[in-house]
Amino acid sequence: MKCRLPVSISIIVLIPYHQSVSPVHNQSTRRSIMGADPRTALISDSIRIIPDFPKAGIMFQDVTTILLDPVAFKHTVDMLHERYQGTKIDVVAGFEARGLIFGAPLAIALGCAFVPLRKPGKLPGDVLSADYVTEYSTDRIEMHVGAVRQGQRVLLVDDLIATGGTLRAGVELVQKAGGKVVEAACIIELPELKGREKLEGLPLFVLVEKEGL
Ligand SMILES: O=P(O)(O)OC[C@H]1O[C@H](OP(=O)(O)OP(=O)(O)O)[C@H](O)[C@@H]1O
Ligand SMILES: Nc1ncnc2[nH]cnc12
Repeated sequence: MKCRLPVSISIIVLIPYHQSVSPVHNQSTRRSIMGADPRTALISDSIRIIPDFPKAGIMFQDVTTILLDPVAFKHTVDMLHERYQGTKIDVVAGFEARGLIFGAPLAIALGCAFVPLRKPGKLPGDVLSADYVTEYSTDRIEMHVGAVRQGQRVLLVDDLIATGGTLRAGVELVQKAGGKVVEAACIIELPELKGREKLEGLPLFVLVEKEGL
């Protein structure tokens, strides 16, 4: 059964720049939008921010601290599952490295295939590839030939959208394979970097927005 997705909703959870830097977790300096799902507060608070990693000027959003809290990790996967259950998704495709962590349990919950999109030279079979530029690197992403088949409906999953270069390259890969990207889902959006614009109208679902610069 095909169901239409609701209009993409971003739940805005902002952390003031100077208060978001914490050696462990961000404490409750964020402002939640009225009516937002309370789980997003825990998820947002459990993201650690490391300034000047991997380069000076980058406020690195570290999702490994979500994984240290099983409740926050579960909320993250549950909220994505709730968004897509009832939608026809054949494949969840997750980006190396951090999109693999959230994409794989989501695919299990949805009962669909999981396809890893990997950095160059990591996949052993024949690959399709696409080049892209991120906030701090130039890279290539690869997918096994045959992993996505003609006409399949694909959900792209990553931890974060910054410039949108990575997700755009994922769309290119899926299209090369003859699949259709239904939506992209990320835990975090850095809206200042305007990554959404690079997606050219592809729906994007995010759980939290952060100030990234
Ligand atoms: O929207 P963009 O500007 O393309 O940036 C987003 C991408 O950057 C990060 O990955 P990174 O390239 O650091 O790879 P890693 O997860 O392997 O560290 C992040 O996990 C996204 O995949
Ligand atoms: N600020 C950031 N934090 C974590 N991952 C990123 N990928 C691109 N920009 C990033």
